[in-house]
Amino acid sequence: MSEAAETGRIMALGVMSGTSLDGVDAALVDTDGQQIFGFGRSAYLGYSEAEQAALSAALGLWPGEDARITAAHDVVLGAHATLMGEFPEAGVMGFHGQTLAHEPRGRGTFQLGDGAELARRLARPVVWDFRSADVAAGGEGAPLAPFFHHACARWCGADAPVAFLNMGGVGNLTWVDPGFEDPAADGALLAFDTGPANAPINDLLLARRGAGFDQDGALAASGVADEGVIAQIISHSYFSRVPPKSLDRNDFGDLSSACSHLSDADAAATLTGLAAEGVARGLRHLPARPERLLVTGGGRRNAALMKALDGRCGLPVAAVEAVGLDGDMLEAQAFAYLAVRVLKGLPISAPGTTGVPKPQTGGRISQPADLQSA
Ligand SMILES: Nc1ncnc2c1ncn2[C@@H]1O[C@H](COP(=O)(O)OP(=O)(O)OP(=O)(O)O)[C@@H](O)[C@H]1O
Ligand SMILES: CC(=O)N[C@H]1[C@@H]2OC[C@@H](O2)[C@@H](O)[C@@H]1O[C@H](C)C(=O)O
Repeated sequence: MSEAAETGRIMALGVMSGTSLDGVDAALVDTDGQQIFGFGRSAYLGYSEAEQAALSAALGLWPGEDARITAAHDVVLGAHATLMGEFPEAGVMGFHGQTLAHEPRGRGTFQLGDGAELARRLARPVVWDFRSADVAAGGEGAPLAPFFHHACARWCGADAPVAFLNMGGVGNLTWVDPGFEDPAADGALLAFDTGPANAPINDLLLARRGAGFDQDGALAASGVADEGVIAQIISHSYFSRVPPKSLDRNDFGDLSSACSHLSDADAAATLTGLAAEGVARGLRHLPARPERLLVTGGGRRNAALMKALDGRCGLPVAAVEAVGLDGDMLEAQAFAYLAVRVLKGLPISAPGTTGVPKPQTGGRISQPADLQSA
């Protein structure tokens, strides 16, 4: 028997299509669902403009509501099948899908993408539908990366609490006490969505400049944030609400319209400042002030956003590369790690991460034969 089989180690693939709608990330992690033994290769497949438009048109829709869902599903399945097909060495594939709607206290949470179909096409076990069980049990269904952040903190040898900040379309913050061996233990983690991050900046750039995003934060850096606009948006009760808590991409509506009186540069600076101010407010909810913020996600490449975080949070801010992690792939890696936890029946969320009443298992496992034998 191989060492991997004896120890329960699996080379798992995680695949994530985030709220920015820019493309799909895929990354391999060598793990037993508890410890990280190493990281494997990764890949990215960007959506074309037409594909992004199809996904965007389906945002906010629920299953079965509209033909736009079918069009978006074709995009999601096509891109994922192509990218996942590049990883034949994966023992299991964790497939997040594309979140179209998220309303944990209402209609639930909807990640588009049929994992059973992908298992059949790729001839690999696919773990998917990670969020539904948590929501059904009374949790927020998000964020789910925190259990992986806990493993990352231990992997990089942290001996004091650390905070991971993901600046994707939406922001999310995880406070980790690496002294706990079990991420599901009371006090090991506190996590929540901080507020809008890149999504409104992207929406603004698209509307005003026809560009996908504010490259390196250059436009924001040339403007001045309107503190009145930021104060007005940040007065929303979401920011003072005690976590856990989560957001849908467009929960704050069209934020670029709040900046309609501002120049392109000042509007970009304002939405960038807002993303950072949401994080600053979020820090007030943490059990203790972390030593520094380790930033992951595309937003860490936005120099204006990093500067705004530095200025508004009063903490040293560094990209996760500072501790040897890959900030482009952390979320994809998270779903590789979580897929192995699902296979092993281990919890993937806890009261401190989603507000679920007790540590919660989740995810659906589809074997390649499931559809063939049906
Ligand atoms: N060089 C850069 N300069 C400025 N912004 C950037 C840069 N690179 C990426 N970004 C921003 O990061 C976004 C992508 O981030 P990421 O891939 O982390 O988001 P996501 O995973 O889709 O979102 P979420 O984490 O909310 O699901 C882009 O849409 C863009 O706004
Ligand atoms: C419902 C949903 O898809 N939420 C995403 C989104 O993007 C960032 C933030 O909002 C986070 O809560 C979550 O993604 C990451 C991967 C998570 O679950 O940890």
